[in-house]
Amino acid sequence: MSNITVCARLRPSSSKERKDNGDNVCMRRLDAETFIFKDEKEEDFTFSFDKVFYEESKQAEVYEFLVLPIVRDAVNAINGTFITYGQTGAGKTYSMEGPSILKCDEEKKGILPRVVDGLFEHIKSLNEVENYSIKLSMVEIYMEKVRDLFDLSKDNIQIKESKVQGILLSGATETEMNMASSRSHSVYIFTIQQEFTGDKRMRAGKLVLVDLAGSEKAEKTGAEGRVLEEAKMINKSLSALGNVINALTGGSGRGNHIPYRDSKLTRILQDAIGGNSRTALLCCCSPSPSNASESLSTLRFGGRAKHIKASPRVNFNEHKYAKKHEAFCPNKDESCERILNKLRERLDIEDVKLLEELFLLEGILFDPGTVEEAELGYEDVTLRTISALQHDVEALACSVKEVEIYMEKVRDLFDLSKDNIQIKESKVQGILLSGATEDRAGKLVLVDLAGSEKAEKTGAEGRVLEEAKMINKSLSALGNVINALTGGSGRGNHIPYRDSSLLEF
Ligand SMILES: Nc1ncnc2c1ncn2[C@@H]1O[C@H](COP(=O)(O)OP(=O)(O)OP(=O)(O)O)[C@@H](O)[C@H]1O
Repeated sequence: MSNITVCARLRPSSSKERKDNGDNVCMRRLDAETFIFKDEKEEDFTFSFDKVFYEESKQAEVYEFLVLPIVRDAVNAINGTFITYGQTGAGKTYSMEGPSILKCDEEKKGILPRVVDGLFEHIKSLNEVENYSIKLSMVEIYMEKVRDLFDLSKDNIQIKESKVQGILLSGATETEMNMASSRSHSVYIFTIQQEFTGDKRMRAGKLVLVDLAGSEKAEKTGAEGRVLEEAKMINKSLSALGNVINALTGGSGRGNHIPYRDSKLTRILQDAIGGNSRTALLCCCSPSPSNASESLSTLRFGGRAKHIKASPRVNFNEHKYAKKHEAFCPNKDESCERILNKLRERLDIEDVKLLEELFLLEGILFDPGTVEEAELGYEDVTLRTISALQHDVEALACSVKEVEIYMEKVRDLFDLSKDNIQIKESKVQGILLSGATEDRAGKLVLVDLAGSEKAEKTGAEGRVLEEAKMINKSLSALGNVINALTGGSGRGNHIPYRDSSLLEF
């Protein structure tokens, strides 16, 4: 069992705050973890966190203490979440993005760009990883709607849950690498997948960064109309987050029920807070006495969150990320069912039931209990099939097809029985050698040409003369193509690739 890491960050006073209050602030530093907070009624409260980042603290310190361990975990396939919480203007976005996400100096850059660097750095340091992918989705939750920040036309993304992938944002744009409104929650989801050398096992981790909307009370904003509606909606989802935290810390009195479904925010965070996740919370506060009541409620929120118990585990599920070929094998359920059937013949019914239960628990067998589950199961299989296809296409694009072109026939050197391979052209994959054996390597075609001596000079006869003529024919076709490519053919734009099998390939 491991606790959530909770820190407080007290930003420097703004020029307005300094003008209004001089040097007067509502916190008194005790040490690196503890400070005394003075509320509006001059009452003192002592707050202790895993660490307190005072006004002089650097962005790198926040990243290294709170986020770097989560980055390392995510690379090791343990889900992680980092959340910034606090009232408007408290420093959430400054911590998450830096003064500007687009352009900012190295020292001031925020958590988000540091996470991108950190993920690549860590993954590259793992020798045993052969292939990996890092994908990023960015969404905002505004008025209880999830909007894709990479594609603003997707303004009502559905949240789904899958046994294989956990919480999913259906259709959200993912990119291998916009500005959100401060009245919305911004959510950045990194998905890290790795394939190991040797046994080709796959594992995946998810890292979620959440820059929450301002936590100030709706009635205090003095807002009206739409702005008031926005503030109410933000408060509703933040109080849903509070309730989830309360329930996770055992304070809900509702047994084991954690009310993740009460808001879009908590639903997205379902597999990222508590449970199978490491969580870090940064409570951002203004040091100004004029914001004391909001700062107090932020610090209390952090104090409650400190008690969340999480039990992170590695997403190294033999079902989800087992050996590459198994992971994408849609027949796995069938195989398990066949084994169970055989066991039914030999074991008594209770033992088979226990095994069935074990298979379900381990996610080896899929239980289509409800229509929703069945749909998600179907979606899982579809997604796995799509990934398998993408994987195959990538492998195909990275293949060296070692072939011999003999007497204008293309022969597979890995499988000599394939002695007349057809050359095809696909819009997606370009030129293909239909059915040729593939061996994965680089994206490089090496051609070792046959000898270029003139047929008649070889003094050959019969079949050997035929061979020499054919070689000369394909070599002179190669010469013509080179000639045409360099503009010397006099036949306009036509490049005579089809004049020989060598060139078609
Ligand atoms: N640690 C810091 N050091 C220097 N400036 C800071 C720091 N934290 C915040 N600021 C500045 O304070 C101002 C408000 O910060 P920021 O925009 O991050 O607030 P926020 O909590 O994200 O507000 P909102 O909820 O409206 O998005 C910005 O001008 C920011 O540059």
